[in-house]
Amino acid sequence: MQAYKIKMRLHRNLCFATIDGLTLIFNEGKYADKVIQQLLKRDKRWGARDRAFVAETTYEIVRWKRLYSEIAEVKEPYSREDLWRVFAVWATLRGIKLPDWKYFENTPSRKIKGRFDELSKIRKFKESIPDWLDEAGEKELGKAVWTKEIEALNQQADVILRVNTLKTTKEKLQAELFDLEIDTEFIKDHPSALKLKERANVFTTEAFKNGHFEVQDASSQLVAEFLNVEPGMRVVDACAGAGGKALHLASLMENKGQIIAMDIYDHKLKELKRRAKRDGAHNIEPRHIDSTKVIKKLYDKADRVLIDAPCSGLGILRRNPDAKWKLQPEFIENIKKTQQEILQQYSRMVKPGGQMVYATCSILPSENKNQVDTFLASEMGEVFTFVKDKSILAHKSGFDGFYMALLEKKK
Ligand SMILES: C[S@@+](CC[C@H](N)C(=O)[O-])C[C@H]1O[C@@H](n2cnc3c(N)ncnc32)[C@H](O)[C@@H]1O
Repeated sequence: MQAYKIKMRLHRNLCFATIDGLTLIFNEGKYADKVIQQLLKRDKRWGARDRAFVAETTYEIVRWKRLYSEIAEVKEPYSREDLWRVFAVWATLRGIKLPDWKYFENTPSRKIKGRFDELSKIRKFKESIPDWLDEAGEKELGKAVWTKEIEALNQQADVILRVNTLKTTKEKLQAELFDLEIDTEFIKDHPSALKLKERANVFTTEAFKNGHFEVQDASSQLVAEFLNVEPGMRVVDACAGAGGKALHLASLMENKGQIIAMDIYDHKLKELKRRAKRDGAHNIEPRHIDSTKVIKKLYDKADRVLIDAPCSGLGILRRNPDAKWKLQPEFIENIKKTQQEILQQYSRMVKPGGQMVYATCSILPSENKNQVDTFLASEMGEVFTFVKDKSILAHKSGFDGFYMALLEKKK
């Protein structure tokens, strides 16, 4: 977190919207992305800059909640007055001139900067994270790596697109977006990725509506590729959710073969169906896991199985900063049990000679390599061999933190 100067005038109704949003997120436990979506519908006259101000300021204050609250000397549950004080800290550290509104009367600008310098010497304040997370991160990754990693996870993420090769090419999409004044660049070793040089709302473009791309982080784009799929194969995406990876698999398989996309939540699969239609992905078959029968029916039947496991999501904090406050250590302990159960059960769908990828968007070894090691040492894991894995850290890659391991079932 850097204090830097920018020229910006604060507009009253935009600041009000931000404070309203923060009240819902901090005091009522609402999800930041949902709250922001609602806020942006508030005033039809708002232009792109106004909307960007509300969205980005809300996310920034959510990201730096602990640091700003310490500086402002306020505690939860926040009163409206407290939130204005937090807002004043945000504005002061950004070098924004505070208007003479009553909410900003007696804002101690010098003291704010002094407190910022002082608190920045202590990692859990500087990086604005709960004590337990700071301890867990250091314990798992070691002091030097965790210090760099949490700093990287607090940066705003770039917008990355995955070109849908079922409908277009990377070069054509780049040209299509360039015509709309959206400038992009290729990313080395990420064959389907385009990175936006400046943030823009890509969801309103015809290219998006026509399914020419999906928004998907560069690290996430490596997962489907790790599975070595080929057109014509039978592939199970066992934790498909709304289908980010399943849609990528369909592209890599050129719409040939079968992708069985499963999840325990049917509403996510419905969203997947909608996206598949837009993307022209015809070989995805959603299957709701409503009993263990759904899995058992596929024992020894799949050429490839993807387990994109539920996880802490610590690798994607950049785009989901309120997870810092919503996540609890007990949740991580429970999700680790689920991860191992899923590995034990779903690996049975791989046919002899077939392959499986276990992936998470976590940076914690206990959710990643340790899970794979535990699996390989178990009775079920005996029939698998470890082929390779990849741990992606945000401070090294510049993209989300991810893990993926490729295992092969013996013939
Ligand atoms: C990391 S997310 C998947 C993201 C998705 N693959 C994508 O690329 O967009 C993990 C998914 O696992 C699902 N899940 C949780 N427990 C599960 C279980 N026991 N079996 C199958 N899916 C499960 C969650 O609903 C969630 O959608």
